[in-house]
Amino acid sequence: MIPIPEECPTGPESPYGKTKIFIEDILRDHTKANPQWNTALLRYFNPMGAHPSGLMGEDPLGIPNNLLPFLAQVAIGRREKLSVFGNDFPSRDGTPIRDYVHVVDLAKGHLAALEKLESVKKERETATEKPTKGFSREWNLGTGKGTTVLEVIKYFSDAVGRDLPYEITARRDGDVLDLTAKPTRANQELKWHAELTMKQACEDLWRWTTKNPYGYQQPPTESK
Ligand SMILES: O=c1ccn([C@@H]2O[C@H](COP(=O)(O)OP(=O)(O)O[C@H]3O[C@H](CO)[C@H](O)[C@H](O)[C@H]3O)[C@@H](O)[C@H]2O)c(=O)[nH]1
Repeated sequence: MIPIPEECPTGPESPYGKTKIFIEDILRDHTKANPQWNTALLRYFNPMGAHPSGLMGEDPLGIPNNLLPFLAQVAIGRREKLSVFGNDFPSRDGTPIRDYVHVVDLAKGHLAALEKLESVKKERETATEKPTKGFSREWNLGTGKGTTVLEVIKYFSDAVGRDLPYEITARRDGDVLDLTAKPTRANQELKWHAELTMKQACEDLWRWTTKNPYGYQQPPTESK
C-alpha cells in the first residue's frame, strides 16, 4: 500500500525490519497486559538533515550505509563518488523513492507523541470505568512526500553549490521501489506535520558537514 498508512499490514522481509516489528509486538503485548502503560509506536521514515546550528548531526562509523551521509562525505572530499544503486526501478527517473524527514521535524514528532500520551493518561485517570488494558498506538513520522535518489542528489548538490560525482551501479539487495508515508493518523491525532523542506534539510546537513568534516571525531593524522 503506497503511500503507507499506519493501518497498513506489516510483513517485514529483512532482519532489520523484523527487529522493528518484534519491538512493536513486545511493546503492544506489554501495554495490553499493564493498564497503567501508555505507549507511542513511532515509525520513522528516512531521517536526514542536522540541527540548523551546525553543532549536532549524524556521524556514522566507517563507510556510511545510508544515502545522505555518504553523499555528504563525497561533497566534503572524504569519498570519491556516490554509487547509485540501480536506475531501472519503475519510478519517474528509474531510482527508488523514499520519504526523507528532517531530524528536527522527527524530534518534534516525539514531543507531540509525549503530549498526546499525557492527555491520554489524564483521560484514563479520570474515566469512570478503569481501563483493563494499556494504550498503545502506531504513528508514522514521515512527510507524505516521496523523493527519488537522483532528486536527492540534485537537492544536495544545490545546497553545496556544485555537481556531485556519482555513478549508476547494480541494485542493492533488499531495496524496494517506494517507501512513502501516509501520515494521516499522526497528522490528525498528534497534530504534527513535517514542516521543513528537503532544501532546508540539505542546507542544514551541509552546514553540519562543513563545520565538522569528520563528525565528532578528529581528522586522521598522516602516518610517517
Ligand atoms: O550509497 C548509497 C546509499 C543508498 N542509496 C539509495 O538511496 C535510497 C535510500 O537508502 P538508505 O540506505 O539511505 O535508506 P533505506 O531507504 O535503505 O532505509 C534504511 O535506512 C533508513 C535510515 O536512513 C532507515 O533506518 C530505514 O529503516 C532503513 O531501512 C535507497 O534507494 C538506496 O538504494 C544509493 O543509491 N547509494
